Amino acid sequence: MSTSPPDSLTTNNCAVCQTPAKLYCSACKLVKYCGADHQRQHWKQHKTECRPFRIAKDKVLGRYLKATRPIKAGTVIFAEMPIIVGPKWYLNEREEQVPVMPCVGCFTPCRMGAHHCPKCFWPTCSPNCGGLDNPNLHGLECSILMLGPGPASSDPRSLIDYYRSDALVVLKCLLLQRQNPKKWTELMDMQSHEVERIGSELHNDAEKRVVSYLQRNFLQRLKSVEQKQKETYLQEYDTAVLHRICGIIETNYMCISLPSGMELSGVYYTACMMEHACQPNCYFQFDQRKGFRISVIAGRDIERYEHLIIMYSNMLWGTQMRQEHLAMTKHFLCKCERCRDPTEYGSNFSAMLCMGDEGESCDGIHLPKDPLDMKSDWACTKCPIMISGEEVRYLLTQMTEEVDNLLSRKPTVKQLEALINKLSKFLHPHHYHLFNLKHTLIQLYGTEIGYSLRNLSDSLLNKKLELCKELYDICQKLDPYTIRLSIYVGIILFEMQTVQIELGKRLLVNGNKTEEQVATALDYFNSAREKLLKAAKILEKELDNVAGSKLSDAVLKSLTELDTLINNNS
Ligand SMILES: C[S@@+](CC[C@H](N)C(=O)[O-])C[C@H]1O[C@@H](n2cnc3c(N)ncnc32)[C@H](O)[C@@H]1O
Repeated sequence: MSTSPPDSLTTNNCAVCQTPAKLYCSACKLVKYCGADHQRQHWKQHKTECRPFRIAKDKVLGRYLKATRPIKAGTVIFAEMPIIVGPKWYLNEREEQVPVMPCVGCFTPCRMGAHHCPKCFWPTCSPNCGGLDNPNLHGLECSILMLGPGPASSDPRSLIDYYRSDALVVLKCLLLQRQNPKKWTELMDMQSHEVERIGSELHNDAEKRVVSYLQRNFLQRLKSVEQKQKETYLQEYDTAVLHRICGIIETNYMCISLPSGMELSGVYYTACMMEHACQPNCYFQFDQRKGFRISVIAGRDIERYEHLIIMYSNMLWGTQMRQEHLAMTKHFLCKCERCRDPTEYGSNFSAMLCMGDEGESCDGIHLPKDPLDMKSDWACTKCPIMISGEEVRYLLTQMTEEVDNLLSRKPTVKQLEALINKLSKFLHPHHYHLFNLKHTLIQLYGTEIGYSLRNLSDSLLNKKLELCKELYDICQKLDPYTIRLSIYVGIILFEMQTVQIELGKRLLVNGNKTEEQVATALDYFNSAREKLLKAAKILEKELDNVAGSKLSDAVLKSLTELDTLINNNS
């Protein structure tokens, strides 16, 4: 127990006898006691609530979580149930075009028009889906959806236009005021940035996509029913509250990837208080079987007083892209160590090559003079040449389009090599565009027809190995504890070991192999084994999603095959 005053305590009274108390639980600093006796007496109850962090507040960050004691890597810091879980908040272009959505009862992917809820006719996996009457699932919104006019026709476009699964998550939030007032109060207490959003692109998009859609199809009809029956079903459902909910979701939602490939959006009261930095110290997992309970886990050892940090953006974007994304969706300027460092922890992830003066190259690289200023000039590290922020932005926009275009349509080895060669004239070899392209290329060397491992020349095999090492080093710089890049690093390690096994096998094909050749082959195999063990460990935290569990299966299968190979040659 401690007597120094913590920053925030919920009450000043002893948790047992309610008399004024000065001592508090030194672990969580959230509960006070009049003395040691009452603390001991309270421990049986308090130990389940005693968390190694507290909620703190700051002018810039707003609320955030701060460790109250050291936390070991791998510790589950806390777990909590969601305020709401619903369909994905942002559908991508492809998802906008296909008549498939998560079943309103259980979130299994289902085709619109195949099966429907017998009451509201919204798409389900089957008319008997167990989630239809569950008040935490479809039971929440079914009676409101019943008021809707239904799709204009049964053609796919009309179905897609009417069954807006992304708007459903807002309706679910709205209905909490009736179904679960405690959760509604928690939701309304969350950061919404509603004022900053007014007039923004996201606000206009939410108006079209969600607010006017819900008003037009369901909420105006609800008003008529309420007026007719002289009864209030919902207290608040005007445009302002709908926009506020959109802001709360936008600012706080977490992406939940299901093994089926479906993505959902979840909002959690405490977990969503965690602040952002571009090198986080925590990660989280969701348990679908337990109602999408979230567990927040320490990704590395965390010291007392350190903030608990997650990452809201993409670790494999350059600083400008991350900054733009955070400013637009979360309304803040990230000033973390990575964002302030023009080299991004020495990775040169955004660096451009200096083109020199009149074609005369100086071997220098261009980095932003002030990475926190989007308009900053980019200076060369070796010569006095500068490029304006506008020029860099123009070049990168063109390149982003080209890279995204290629990667979205299953590129071939030849296409990837060609684009890498082209962009390498302008970008540092570790630039995020080249990282992305090379990461795809290492997976095709060894699998594409004509590029099977056995057919790769020694030089291509070694090129693949060098690329893997280069990408691994970049990941180590950006994410030294592999908190966010587990799948990327898992793939790199997996691809590396395929090369090492192949190199080892090539030494063994010769009928008259020497002892030295066998020993070298075994060195390759053992090194490959280390990579697989490392990958298996890293992927343990990704088993709740499709990509992670598939990759983990492949790693474990290779490990078994490799052990046989090693045994046969030892
Ligand atoms: C998911 S909420 C976090 C909880 C929020 N601070 C609150 O008080 O409810 C995200 C918001 O927190 C603030 N925030 C989070 N990380 C930040 C950071 N590194 N710098 C500045 N603001 C940050 C921003 O306002 C952001 O939109």
